[in-house]
Amino acid sequence: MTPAPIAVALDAPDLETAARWASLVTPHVSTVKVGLELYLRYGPDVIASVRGASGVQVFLDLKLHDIPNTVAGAARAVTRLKPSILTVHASGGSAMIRAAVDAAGPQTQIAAVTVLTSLSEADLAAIGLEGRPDDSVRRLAALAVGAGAQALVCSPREVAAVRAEVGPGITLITPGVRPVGADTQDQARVATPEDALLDGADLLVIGRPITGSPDPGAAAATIAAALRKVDVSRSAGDASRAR
Ligand SMILES: O=c1ccn([C@@H]2O[C@H](COP(=O)(O)O)[C@@H](O)[C@H]2O)c(=O)[nH]1
Repeated sequence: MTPAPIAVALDAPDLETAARWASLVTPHVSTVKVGLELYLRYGPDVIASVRGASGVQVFLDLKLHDIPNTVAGAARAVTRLKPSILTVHASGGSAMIRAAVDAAGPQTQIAAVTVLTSLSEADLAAIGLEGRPDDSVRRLAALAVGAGAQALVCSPREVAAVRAEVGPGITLITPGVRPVGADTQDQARVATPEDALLDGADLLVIGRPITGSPDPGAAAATIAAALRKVDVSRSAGDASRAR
């Protein structure tokens, strides 16, 4: 069975737990995601540990954000680990995103994080970004794609608008995914896995709803099975879908 387009966020306190989660979920999902917690604690070795023998794709979510020369150096340093995806913050600007794209090897897609899914409209206003989150997300998405980003991170609430803005061919990645009834925790802009897929997401980032389960393998299998039932011909990219 083809693994579901899910990146499981391995936000674990230790390497053993992360490797165990990875081995439990990899039969069901395409990707595992290593973030700051694990990478800062264990460094590059963590990639081989979670990749294991399965050959699952590894998404390195470091959200680089610095001057272009520094981001280029960091991207060069980590792309030797061959992550399939590496994140930078879109708000770092065009030159920074371009520097990351140029420095990354051909096997690594640079994904630009538009607006963190933990931020609400009120949070955005407090940092000077007035208006609906969609407006900031679409503006940053267009800027990042113009600078060469091959992938974008946004919430599932904006994914249809982002697809309309950037067209096909750009990988859209959505954290902030919660099955019906699941606790939203610190996520502000959320939607269900089914809606994220229907609205045009290519890869769903899901962490605690899977890793917080007593059986992460079963939780991943349940979400993967639900996604297989989604009729993607009704997706946002399909003009025949009533919206
Ligand atoms: O805007 C963003 C960008 C990245 N993330 C990361 O995704 C996961 C989400 O984990 P959950 O447990 O499903 O909330 C986490 O690793 C974040 O660092 C994000 O949430 N939002």
